[in-house]
Amino acid sequence: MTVLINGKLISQQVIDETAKEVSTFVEDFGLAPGLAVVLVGEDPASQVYVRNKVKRAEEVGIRSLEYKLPATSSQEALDDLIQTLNADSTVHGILVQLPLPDHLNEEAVLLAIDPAKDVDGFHPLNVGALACGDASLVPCTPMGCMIMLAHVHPDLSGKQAVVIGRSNIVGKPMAALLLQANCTVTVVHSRTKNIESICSQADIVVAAIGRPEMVKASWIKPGATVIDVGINAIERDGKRKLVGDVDFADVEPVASAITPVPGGVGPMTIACLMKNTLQAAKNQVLKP
Ligand SMILES: NC(=O)C1=CN([C@@H]2O[C@H](COP(=O)(O)OP(=O)(O)OC[C@H]3O[C@@H](n4cnc5c(N)ncnc54)[C@H](OP(=O)(O)O)[C@@H]3O)[C@@H](O)[C@H]2O)C=CC1
Ligand SMILES: Nc1nc(=O)c2c([nH]1)NC[C@@H]1CN(c3ccc(C(=O)N[C@@H](CCC(=O)O)C(=O)O)cc3)C=[N+]21
Ligand SMILES: [Mg+2]
Repeated sequence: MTVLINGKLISQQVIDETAKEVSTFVEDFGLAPGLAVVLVGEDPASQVYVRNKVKRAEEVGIRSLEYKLPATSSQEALDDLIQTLNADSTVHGILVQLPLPDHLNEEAVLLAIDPAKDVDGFHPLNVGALACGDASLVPCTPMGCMIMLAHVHPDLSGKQAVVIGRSNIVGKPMAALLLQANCTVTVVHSRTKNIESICSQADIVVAAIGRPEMVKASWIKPGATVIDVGINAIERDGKRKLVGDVDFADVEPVASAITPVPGGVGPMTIACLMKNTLQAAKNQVLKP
């Protein structure tokens, strides 16, 4: 029997825990943690995520502010907004929804965010801290994957883990966290040769590719754990559908545990964003 790692359920546990801690924070400090979400342009997928974030924030007692800038916004307008948010002591977390429109410089924007408010963990200072193993703000998606993994592997030590994808948002920080948990980590990507045979030796496969249903049963060692980060909108039988980077129907019988899409990593990402916002607020109130 394959275990379905239920992201909806586990994320609700994280949300409930965070909500409790938020109310303690409010009692102790007399203000709610504040999260600012910045969305540039009208990308429909981004709008869905932003809506979910705002909804969840309300649920845990985090004050959320939504900033929508037109797709044609200048770098200066975005920088100005970030400086204003950096200076606002009631804003503890800042998230700029990625990707940005092409004319904007993503790197410059991430550098402009106060590292103490960087709830995505994308600022170079926080990336460095993660690499050193002492990060306070860990990227939300990899953190969510680790929480899910802990449910099926209380001890990850010595496991062979393969991460498919090497983006700054998912693949690289995921590999860093698995390494910190004493896994033997291999990262594969678009230039990797024999990707299937490398994956098929892994105890744990994390797929963060952005290719609908690319990972097949033949890639997976019988009994392995599969974490599917992919979120791909496809059309099947004339209907719009959300699928992962893993061919779920094919892989599920082979794996010992697997995350579904939707209802897997996605909700965990949002729950971890709430956790990070609380963490950032604590850090700022305790050592401003
Ligand atoms: N559930 C959630 O909360 C989140 C989900 N996502 C989803 O996760 C997926 C990955 O996102 P992200 O990391 O941002 O994507 P990127 O496009 O930034 O990175 C994709 C990675 O996959 C690699 N890759 C692409 N094609 C292949 C291939 N054919 N074979 C092997 N490797 C390949 C790329 O290699 P190379 O570096 O060589 O180009 C790259 O490293 C997407 O579906 C995205 O929507 C993302 C963030 C959060
Ligand atoms: N600065 C930044 N930080 C991010 O964390 C970030 C980002 N930019 N850009 C885009 C990606 C993607 N991402 C998701 C978050 C939640 C779901 C999610 O809630 N998914 C639900 C359902 C989604 C739906 O119904 O469409 C699920 O999988 O069950 C998915 C994807 C965060 N990202
Ligand atoms: Mg750009």
